[in-house]
Amino acid sequence: MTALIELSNISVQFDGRQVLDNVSLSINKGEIITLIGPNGAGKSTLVKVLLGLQKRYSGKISKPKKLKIGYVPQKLKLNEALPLDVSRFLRLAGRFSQQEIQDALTLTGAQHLLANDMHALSGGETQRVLLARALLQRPDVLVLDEPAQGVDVQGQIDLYDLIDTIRRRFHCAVFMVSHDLHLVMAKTDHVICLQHHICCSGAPAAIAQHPKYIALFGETRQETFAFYHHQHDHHHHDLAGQPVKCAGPTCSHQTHGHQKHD
Ligand SMILES: Nc1ncnc2c1ncn2[C@@H]1O[C@H](COP(=O)(O)OP(=O)(O)OP(=O)(O)O)[C@@H](O)[C@H]1O
Repeated sequence: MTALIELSNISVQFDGRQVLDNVSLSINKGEIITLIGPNGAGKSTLVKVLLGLQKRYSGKISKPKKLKIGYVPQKLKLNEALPLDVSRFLRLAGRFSQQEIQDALTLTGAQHLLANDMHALSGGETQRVLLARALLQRPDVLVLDEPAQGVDVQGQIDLYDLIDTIRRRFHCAVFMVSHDLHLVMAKTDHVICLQHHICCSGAPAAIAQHPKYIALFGETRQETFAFYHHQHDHHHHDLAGQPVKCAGPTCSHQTHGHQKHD
């Protein structure tokens, strides 16, 4: 695999407190990496280091100068007093044509939101608009900080499906932060478990059984995985998250490698 970004021995201290301790990882082309860890583990700080927003750190970051990183933040801070529709919000991100904006929204299943008020979007709708904004930049690496926060279970499954589809379509790498492994598991190639330092990392099925993961999060309940598989036994989703009928060889492609996790 081709490494797009390599972090070597990244350490960050705040007020003498070690928030990141010698963290090393690489992000490879076409790979989905999920960073999990409890509250305060340093996940957002690591994302900020990756994005160049956290300047004070020790260690080394290697990446090509022209590497494009698309970022979907954990929270969107908007001025409530200013009216802002989705179309205008996306145009603020750069010089994009209306067609490009419509295409990006269509990709993320949010085309019907074009004229909607940004302040009135649901959690899931906001995430789709933010994903569209990130995709407008044609990123090599898509970084998502807790994309499923405030989204219901079916919405989360659909969102992770969408992220997987985007990865396949754009051949970009995805680096996302999650609080837990349950629903994200089937859509992840590699899991990194962070508690200031990397406790363990590897394939999701192996991490779910790793003693250090279990010490932090407890046993992953089998019924959670059963729920996920049950949902996907019946139908697949299009980019808008709508169930679609599926048959033939393309259908098996859309199972996204579930067999790896059984
Ligand atoms: N700029 C800052 N100055 C001082 N302390 C900070 C700063 N940013 C983060 N911290 C502290 O560093 C620790 C890690 O924060 P961080 O936001 O990276 O954790 P996290 O794993 O993303 O947590 P959560 O899951 O709650 O979002 C926390 O104790 C936080 O209070």
